[in-house]
Amino acid sequence: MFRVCKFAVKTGGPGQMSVRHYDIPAHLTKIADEPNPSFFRMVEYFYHHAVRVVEPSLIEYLNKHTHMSEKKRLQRVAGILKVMGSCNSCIQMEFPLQRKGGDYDIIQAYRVQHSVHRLPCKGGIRFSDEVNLDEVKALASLMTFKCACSSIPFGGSKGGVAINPKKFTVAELQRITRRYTLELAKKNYIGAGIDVPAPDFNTSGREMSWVVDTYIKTLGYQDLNAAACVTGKPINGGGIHGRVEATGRGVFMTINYFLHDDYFMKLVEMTPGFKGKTAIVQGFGNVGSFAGVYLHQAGVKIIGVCEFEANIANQDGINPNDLIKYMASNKRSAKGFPGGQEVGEDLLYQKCDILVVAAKEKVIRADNAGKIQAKMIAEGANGPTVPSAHTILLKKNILVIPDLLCNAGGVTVSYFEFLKNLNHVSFGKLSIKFWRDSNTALLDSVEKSLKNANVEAKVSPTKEFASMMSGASEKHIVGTGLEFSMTNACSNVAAAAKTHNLNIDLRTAAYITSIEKIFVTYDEHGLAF
Ligand SMILES: NC(=O)C1=CN([C@@H]2O[C@H](COP(=O)(O)OP(=O)(O)OC[C@H]3O[C@@H](n4cnc5c(N)ncnc54)[C@H](O)[C@@H]3O)[C@@H](O)[C@H]2O)C=CC1
Ligand SMILES: O=C(O)CCC(=O)C(=O)O
Repeated sequence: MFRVCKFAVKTGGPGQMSVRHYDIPAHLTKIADEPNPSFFRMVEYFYHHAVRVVEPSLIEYLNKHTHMSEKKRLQRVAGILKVMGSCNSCIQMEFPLQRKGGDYDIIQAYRVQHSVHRLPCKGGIRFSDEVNLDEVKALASLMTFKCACSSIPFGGSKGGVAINPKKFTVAELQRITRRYTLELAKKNYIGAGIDVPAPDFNTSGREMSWVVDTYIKTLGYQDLNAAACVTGKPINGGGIHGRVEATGRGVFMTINYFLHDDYFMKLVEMTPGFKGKTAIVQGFGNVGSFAGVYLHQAGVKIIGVCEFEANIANQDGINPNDLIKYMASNKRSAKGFPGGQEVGEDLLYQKCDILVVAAKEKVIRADNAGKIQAKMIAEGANGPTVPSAHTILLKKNILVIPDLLCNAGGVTVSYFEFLKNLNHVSFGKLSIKFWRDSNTALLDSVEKSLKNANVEAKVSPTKEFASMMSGASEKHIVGTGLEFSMTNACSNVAAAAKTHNLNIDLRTAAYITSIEKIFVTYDEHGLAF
């Protein structure tokens, strides 16, 4: 759809020729070197950095509007890029919570809708005492670019509640979640066609159950599609098989893709394939633990896990399944895990092939990026690398699979759950009997045909065919759908990196693929009334 414009775009009136260069907005120019930039400014910076590369081809794309003057076309490109980079709306709320002991706390919470070019908006809810408006805006904008990068037809949003859940009882957490949902509903910030939350840092199916229940019992009680107001729900409450592991599984799929891509492996001087590879995982929660499980299954040795309360190392390999069980029985702490030795924070900088960062934002900065010895970094977390560190990692020739591509598995399977809720039936359910009967009839038919040709044989299905005779199960459809989507997104990003001569800069390439798609939507739909 987009051709790469190899030449600087010439502008100006007849006879005047001036060369255009896209300027990164003035308020962002220092972000490239800031040791600890604002998270939202960071995402803005990466966006504008990619716009610098892709703007000429966007201008050329609009040449199809032959009815417009060149000036109007340039204004339209600039307008779309401004809208795409800005946050549509935010709500900030404060509400009281009566604590177990009788005292009152005021809880601060947020929801940000970054882009409404497609509806509903989509993005998780985070519980953390570090939550603030800047963080939620950054996470919402990442959702916009993430959904577009994987061709998931949602706008981008995110929510956050500024609490440390470890300091609240389960009953208190339930009251906070329900009140937060009620505030979202009152302000029209939740609903199947409006904005659909999901789990994120420190939230899971449990909180999503409280969200859907509160919504259905209040504003959504007459809405047939009310269950689609949130995803990441437990199966019994309308969830889908595979959402819990989806983000970590998607992280694994992106590693799998690039580890088998000869072009990129050659650039970073790695031998293709999983054989003999080692990995270190930072953050062993939902995303990191499942990424670890799939890497382990593929034969990668997990030689380190960096966690909040303990860093665990084992050169012979940590079994991620054992660590998951251990942490579940040890108040989510890795401390005391018998399958490895507790070591210092320097574990993050030890030699390994793959570093999975799956904890939180801004963990790779200019002051520590130089120490990283991994050859490949998979950004399971949102925003783990600040711009100054991004440049250092490129110079060190480390292949970084950027967040908006790497951790898109979660929202992809959330999309499948959303569709399941709108369909009011699970995938494959209606056709199970038909496929079983029809495949049984096929086997009978082959057996009868052989008999008619005087060949006595019992035709029975192979083990593989037997497992597929009833058609695809929901689990199968989710797994293959996720793989198709992640592989497609990786191949689009890889192609953009090559087309725009970006070498190993997959982050800029990923933003470019997103910008191009969102640009077309704005161009087709219009951007202002
Ligand atoms: N849950 C999901 O589906 C998705 C999550 N993400 C992102 O992945 C990251 C992790 O999210 P989840 O796994 O859902 O959260 P989680 O709450 O399940 O796990 C986070 C883990 O990181 C650990 N951790 C926190 N700070 C740490 C630090 N400084 N060093 C080492 N470990 C630390 C925690 O102890 C916890 O075990 C976040 O950035 C989130 O936004 C991205 C896409 C989807
Ligand atoms: O599953 C979803 O809808 C969103 C997950 C999320 O918050 C994220 O990808 O950062």
